[in-house]
Amino acid sequence: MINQVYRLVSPRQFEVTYKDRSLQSDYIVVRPTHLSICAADQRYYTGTRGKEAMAKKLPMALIHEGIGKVVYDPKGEVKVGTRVVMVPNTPTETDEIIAENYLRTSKFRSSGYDGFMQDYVFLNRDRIVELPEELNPSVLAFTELITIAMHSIVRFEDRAHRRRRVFGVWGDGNLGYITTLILKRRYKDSKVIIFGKNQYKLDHFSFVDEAYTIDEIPDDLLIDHAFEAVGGKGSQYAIDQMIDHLHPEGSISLMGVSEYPVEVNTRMILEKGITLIGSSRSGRSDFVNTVEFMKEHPDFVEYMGLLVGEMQEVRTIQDIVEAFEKDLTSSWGKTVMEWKI
Ligand SMILES: NC(=O)C1=CN([C@@H]2O[C@H](COP(=O)(O)OP(=O)(O)OC[C@H]3O[C@@H](n4cnc5c(N)ncnc54)[C@H](OP(=O)(O)O)[C@@H]3O)[C@@H](O)[C@H]2O)C=CC1
Ligand SMILES: O=C(CO)[C@H](O)[C@H](O)COP(=O)(O)O
Ligand SMILES: [Zn+2]
Repeated sequence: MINQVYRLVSPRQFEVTYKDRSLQSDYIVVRPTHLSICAADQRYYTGTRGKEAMAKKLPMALIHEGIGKVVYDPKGEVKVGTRVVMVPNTPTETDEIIAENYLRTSKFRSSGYDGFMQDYVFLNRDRIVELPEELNPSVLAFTELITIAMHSIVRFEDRAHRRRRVFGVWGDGNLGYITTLILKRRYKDSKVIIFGKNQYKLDHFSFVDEAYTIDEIPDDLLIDHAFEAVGGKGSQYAIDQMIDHLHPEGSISLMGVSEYPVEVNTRMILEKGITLIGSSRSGRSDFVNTVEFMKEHPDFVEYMGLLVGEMQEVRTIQDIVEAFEKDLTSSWGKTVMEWKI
């Protein structure tokens, strides 16, 4: 069959390519229904990802957050029409210590390999996770972003000390919202504090114990562990504040991506004995955990509904451009594309 793949060829420019795909293979075929735009896709779309990476990775289909319906399973094990979330990381080996998303041989969609902006996505059997029918598809579209927070929290649980009385999350955007809500649900007796730049964004965090704009943090406020969900140059300022407000031997979980290296006050990290935990992307087990978590906490999915910012029906390449442009000017939440192309 001929599959149409919608690739970014240069900043703000998409082109369709036609790929001949055989159904005589082991791949499960998924028709995407709802796709969501990540900050990483925007760095490629706008060309801010850096000249070298742009030259190396384009042309490439963007998008690594998405759900769809199974249209073909060569083994007939998954029913046609089953709603699934697609796992963008594709490992080519296994390792008993290193997780699939940290193996240098793994391929990650929309970062050097074609993402989900295609008519049909061909996936290995273990790269789909079945979703409950009753949950809001616009929220499910960004399940992958929820797995990022979930993965980071799982790593934190393995690596940080066990006193978990007060958590601080920096970043009043999508990832900050998701991380604070998961922490609130997982640690019912702990205090969760959000630190952000904008009061109007902080107003969305109705479920937290405390919220501060970053220029109004009380000097004597102390936390046990911090999560960074800022990225860019802002993460430098956030990490500085985390170091100031952490109790000794606390941890900092880093999630925000910065295009350029940021300065870190290593002297105070040493003096306070702080553990830095970096975390990037996610793997199948994070998707399974996240789907289970959403089934167990229907109110979590309801709160996630507040993160659905723009919705864009996509039938043409121009609609894709509109979705990305809308996303750039949107001040809150995720942009979801209803994939009808
Ligand atoms: N590790 C991983 O695998 C992944 C990482 N990411 C990365 O996480 C980061 C956040 O993503 P996302 O939530 O979608 O982006 P958002 O832009 O929605 O969130 C970032 C938020 O942080 C706010 N901010 C800026 N500076 C500070 C500061 N010093 N302290 C507190 N808040 C601050 C921003 O405000 P304002 O807009 O006003 O500047 C914005 O509201 C990005 O870098 C993204 O690439 C995303 C997915 C996966
Ligand atoms: O968003 C992400 C995962 O959800 C990662 O930040 C993204 O994969 C980073 O990739 P790149 O190196 O291409 O910017
Ligand atoms: Zn992403």
